Amino acid sequence: MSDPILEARDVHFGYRHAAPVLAGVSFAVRPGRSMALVGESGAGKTTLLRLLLGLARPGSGAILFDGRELDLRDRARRLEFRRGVQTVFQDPYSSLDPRQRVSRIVAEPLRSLGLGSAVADRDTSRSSGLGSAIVGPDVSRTDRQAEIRRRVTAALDSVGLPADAADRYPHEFSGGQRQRIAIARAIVCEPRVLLADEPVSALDVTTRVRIVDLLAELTRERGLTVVMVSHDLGVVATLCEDIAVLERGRIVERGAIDTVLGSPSHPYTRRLIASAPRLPSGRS
Ligand SMILES: Nc1ncnc2c1ncn2[C@@H]1O[C@H](COP(=O)(O)OP(=O)(O)OP(=O)(O)O)[C@@H](O)[C@H]1O
Repeated sequence: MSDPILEARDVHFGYRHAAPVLAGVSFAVRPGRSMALVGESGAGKTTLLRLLLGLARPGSGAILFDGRELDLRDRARRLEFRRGVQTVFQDPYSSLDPRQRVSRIVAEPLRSLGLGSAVADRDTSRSSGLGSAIVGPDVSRTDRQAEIRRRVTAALDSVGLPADAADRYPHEFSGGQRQRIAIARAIVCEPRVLLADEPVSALDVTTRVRIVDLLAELTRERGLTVVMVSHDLGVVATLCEDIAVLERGRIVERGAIDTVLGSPSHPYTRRLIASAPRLPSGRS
């Protein structure tokens, strides 16, 4: 079995002057296997995602990326992590800067990672939909911009948006289209892991299905690993192979999603399933 790409080891965490939020959380996410984090409101799912992203540090225990403890103070490690792990958030209305054109928004990870060093050398060892041009440090600014443009167009195409979307602003798009833009931004630098916090819960039901289908297709085609927080057991059953059930900061059950949702062993999981709007019908 391959080594975990992301791991939580006995993680404890509490916000300042508040009760503990996470108590002894452990799990491992293996490459290409997607995991859902589920639990009632306040269980600690978003907090856990923040720790996995390095936005907060565990009080004790550790988060590991590629087998090493996450340490974003080191610039090289930070770049490596940002290149490997991208995010999609719940609200496509607030997660996109309204003053920037879509081209700029989607290109942001390429720019912040420094296209030409971090991104290009990896392209030599991968063949993907985003092409394989090598852009070294001595490549001209014009060539760099052309390369960024090319990657942005390819990412927009991957999420089903036309190339001319690049020249428009977020307010010109529907909620579902905005979430596609957010997903294009997340995949433009070809990450290995996507951390998604309720990525479809702000969308209407029809749009939700389309975005779930898109995420499923992208994970399949790119071998992406997804760690997803969701209230919707139908969504997680469609997208994820594994599940961890969080109750008041503790994982009470985890395992293969079909097993956990098919025959839950913990009363809390049974309650979650019973309170779901409809039972998941299995993976499609
Ligand atoms: N910045 C903060 N400061 C203090 N307490 C916080 C902060 N953020 C979250 N909490 C508390 O931590 C606990 C877990 O919150 P968290 O947002 O991680 O839960 P969640 O499972 O994601 O909930 P939801 O599904 O409603 O988003 C809650 O009791 C919440 O009130």
